[in-house]
Order: sequence, then C-alpha cells, then structure tokens
Amino acid sequence: MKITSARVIVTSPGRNFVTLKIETDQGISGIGDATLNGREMAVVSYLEDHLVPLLLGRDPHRIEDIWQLLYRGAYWRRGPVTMSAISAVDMALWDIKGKVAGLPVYQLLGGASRDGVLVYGHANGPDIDETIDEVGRYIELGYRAIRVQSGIPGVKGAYGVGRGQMYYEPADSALPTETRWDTAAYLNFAPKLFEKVRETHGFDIELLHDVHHRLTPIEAAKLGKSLEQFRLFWMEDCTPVENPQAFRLVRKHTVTPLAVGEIFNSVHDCRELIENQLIDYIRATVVHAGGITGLKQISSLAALYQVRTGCHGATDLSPVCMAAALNFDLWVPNFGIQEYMRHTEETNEVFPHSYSFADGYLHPGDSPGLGVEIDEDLAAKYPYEPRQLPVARLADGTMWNW
Ligand SMILES: O=C(O)C(=O)C[C@H](O)[C@H](O)CO
Ligand SMILES: [Mg+2]
Repeated sequence: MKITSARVIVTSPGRNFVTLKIETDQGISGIGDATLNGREMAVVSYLEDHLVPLLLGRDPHRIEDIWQLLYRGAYWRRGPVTMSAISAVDMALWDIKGKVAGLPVYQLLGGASRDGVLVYGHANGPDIDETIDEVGRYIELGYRAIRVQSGIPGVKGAYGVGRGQMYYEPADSALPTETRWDTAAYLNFAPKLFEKVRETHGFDIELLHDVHHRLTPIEAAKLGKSLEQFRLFWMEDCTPVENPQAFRLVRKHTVTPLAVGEIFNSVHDCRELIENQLIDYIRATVVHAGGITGLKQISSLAALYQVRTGCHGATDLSPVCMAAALNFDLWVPNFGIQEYMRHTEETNEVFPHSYSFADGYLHPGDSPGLGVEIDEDLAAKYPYEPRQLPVARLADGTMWNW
C-alpha cells in the first residue's frame, strides 16, 4: 500500500479547523486534525511545505516509522507547530489502518478497557446564580462531571465564561480581545461559587475547575486549600508550568487533585510532573502531543506513577481529534476523564462522526478507523477567518497569563 496524496483542508464552520487528508493507491483515505488555535496557518505551511513531500510513496501501515521519521528527521524536535503537524499525520495513518482492518482504532490499540468514556461538560455563567442554573441543565442532560466557571464581580472577561448558553468559544476576533484579571477578587469569589454549587446540587456530581495559569504557586496553594471542602475532581492549570517544580509548593499545601498538560506537546514536557507525582491527571491531547502514538508514550509513563489521563477536548480540537481521543480513551488502561465541550451543529455537519453521548459517557462507535469523516463540499463553504485567543492584563496594565 502507498500514500498517493496528502491534502490540507482549512474550514471555518463557526471556528477554524485544519484537517489533513491522506489518500492511498487502494482508494482508502484517512484524516487527522491539525488545528492549533490562533496559529492555524503555521501548521498548514509546516504540513504543505515540509511534511507532505516526505509522505508521498510511503507505506501508510508503517505508523511508528513515519512518526520517528517526522520527529527525529526534522532535527528541530518538539514544539506545538511541529507536533500538531505530526499528530495530524499519525491520526490519519491510524484511521487508514483501521479502515483496512475493518476495525475501530480502539480495537487495534488493544480493545476496550471500559464500556464508555466518562466526560465532563462545561457549565458557565456571568454570575453565581446563572452558573448554578447551567450546572442544573448539564445534570438534566445526563452529565456526571461538570467544569464550573463563572463571571467574577468587577472582573471584565473572566476565563471560561461563554457568550451564549451551553457553548463556549474564546477565540473571538482577528486581533486579541483584551480582558482584565484580578487575583484578589478571584480568590475571594471562587470558594463562594463552589459552596453555592454544592449547596444546590449536592455532592454526587463531579465538579472540575480551570484556573487557566492565572495564579502564582502560593496563590494556587491557597485556592486548592480553600476548595478542599467542596471535593473537586480536579483543579486545572493552577499556575504556569514552564517550571514544573512550582507544583511542589502547591502539592505541599493541598490535597485538591491537580490536572495539567493541555499545552504540552511531548512526553518530555510531562516527565518531571509525572515522575515526581506532582499532578494527578495529565491533559495532553491527541492533536497537540504527537497523535495516538505520542499519547501512548505519555500514558504509559503516567501509568507507572498512578497518574491518569484527562485529555483536553475544547471546541478548538475538531471532531476528528475527538474521535481519535475517544478511541484512545476507551482503550487506555489509566484513563481518568475526557473533556467534552460540544461542537456546534455547523461543525458536526462538516465532520459527520460515529461517536455518541449517553448518560454522561461518550462512545467512539464501531465504524472502521477513527469513525469520523470530512464533508469537503460543505467545508469549502466556510472559508478561513483569522481569529485569536484573548489576552489578559492586570488593573495597572501589566500583561498577565490568559
Ligand atoms: O478546555 C480547556 O480546559 C481550556 O483551557 C481551553 C483553552 O482555553 C483553549 O482550548 C485554548 O485554545
Ligand atoms: Mg484548560
């Protein structure tokens, strides 16, 4: 079997997605997600200018060898652009292998380790009352785990608060929207929010919270401690992770479980946190961390230290990534949870898929391969629109972490 073509498709059904389609001489094709939110066109160029010429004529069954060729062969290893491009190739090759075998990818990985993939949805609102109502709406839909984010009085554009209900899409304009950040207001507010959510909805539902890199280590430790009584499933990205040792300080002071890793792109980014048991959940994802092949490396290391997976699954990860993640999640022995930020109807029409939600769990379905396709005619109706993520500044104008 030989690869005869590899094409990049950029489409924007409500938001931008970059998809790689690999075709073979036997009429079987596979797709992979290559979306890097706000920096999409850098990955398009990396694929078209540098990787596609390397793929033509190769045997698509040699997934590991092609992964090593693209990783080692570049000389310049790692980084989000390189690894998103490699991820897309890897996903497309697993898709092809599954289609040739007539099996869903989770069967090729070793088969299902569970009946369904526990997911968490996103409840958010401009204030505590609306956020609590939104949590109730997710419970009614059958969710067993919910991420809770709320607007903070006096803070313009707090992280995670959607523009409409049930959906959240932060990349909102061609140039970054400027938001404000106020640590003191947040630290006063967050325990009140979770107290009210627990009072209203009880302790049977799992609650998660994303701090989005906004705190220093000692502030993160304080927040973790103040939220312990509300039994969070996890506190995510509580402080920036360039220095993994910062998490030692957080760990010393709180037993609130910690999750990190959505911006990681290789096992090397994860190693120090995992080996020192500084986190409980690793959030690296298929599209940014080297595809299914990259995630296998990460999850195998994590398993040695009882760190479980909790893959990133925001709307900037396309349904192609979601399908790949669900095949991985159904198999991976040390699975924790999967983020599931639902895509809009427009997006779902461009990417018809076999995964489905029931009673708080997603299942990838049993279509051969990843179980997702791209409708290229429909995709062509949604041209690329430059969009960037917001930025955050403190009240005195200092640039902060978004
Ligand atoms: O889903 C999450 O946990 C996020 O933090 C979402 C990110 O802001 C988003 O994916 C950035 O592209
Ligand atoms: Mg996050």
